[in-house]
Amino acid sequence: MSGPILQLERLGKNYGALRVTDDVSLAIEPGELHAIIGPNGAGKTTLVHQISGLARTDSGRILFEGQDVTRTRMPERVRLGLARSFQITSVLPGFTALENVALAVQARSGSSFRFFTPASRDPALNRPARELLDRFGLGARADVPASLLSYGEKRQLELAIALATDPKLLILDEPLAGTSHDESRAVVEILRGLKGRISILLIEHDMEAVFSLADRVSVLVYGRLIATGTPAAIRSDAQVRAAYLGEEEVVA
Ligand SMILES: Nc1ncnc2c1ncn2[C@@H]1O[C@H](COP(=O)(O)OP(=O)(O)OP(=O)(O)O)[C@@H](O)[C@H]1O
Repeated sequence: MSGPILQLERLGKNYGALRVTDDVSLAIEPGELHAIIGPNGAGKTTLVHQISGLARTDSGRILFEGQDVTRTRMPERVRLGLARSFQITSVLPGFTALENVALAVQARSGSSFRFFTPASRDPALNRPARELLDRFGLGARADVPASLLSYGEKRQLELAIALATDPKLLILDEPLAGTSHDESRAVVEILRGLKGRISILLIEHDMEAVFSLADRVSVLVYGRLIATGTPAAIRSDAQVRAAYLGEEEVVA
């Protein structure tokens, strides 16, 4: 298809009297890695809640591959190819790493009635699940219960779970938060490997990662987008620098 994979048109959301996202318009191109940065409380998480369908949108429209999904329920958005990594909450602690990914592959294949057949023993689910774990450097940890994985390994597992749904657009909300230096480098390399193959919307506070990975960066401040551009353009944008003063180091 031609045209943006995701288009936000004047999106808005209020929590009571607070306007949390305000008139946000943005187009994400197929294969693009687009980062959204902004100070704490700027509305980044709320925006991805709106895009993924977790939060209702009060005004504006969300178009996914040209289709209006503003009122579409979250499972249907996932089926269309819009996946979101749900931080650790998507990891089932009582299941092994392999079972977690196999269950996500199973959900994609729509065979949820086979839930009680151990998904990790079904080769049709097991094989792609193992491939994903290998890709994420978790191959040797396949049979470890998710509850025993390190924090960083859980973050990697949650990415593998999101990718198991075979998304066209992957939304990541702070995938590096709480990871060690080595774990964070591993996740950055995984994201680099995905670049161009799927579209990625990345919310991240680690500016070094953002500026090394993103094709374009948007800056959200008090719910409004104040700038969108290449990393170089954003880095030298006076308004962006002013908005971040005392907040974060934009100069990566
Ligand atoms: N469910 C809610 N009810 C009321 N207010 C909320 C709710 N969720 C978020 N907010 C408020 O909306 C504003 C934006 O929050 P949000 O979490 O979207 O920001 P953020 O940019 O993701 O912040 P951070 O970088 O700290 O994660 C904040 O003032 C927050 O207190």
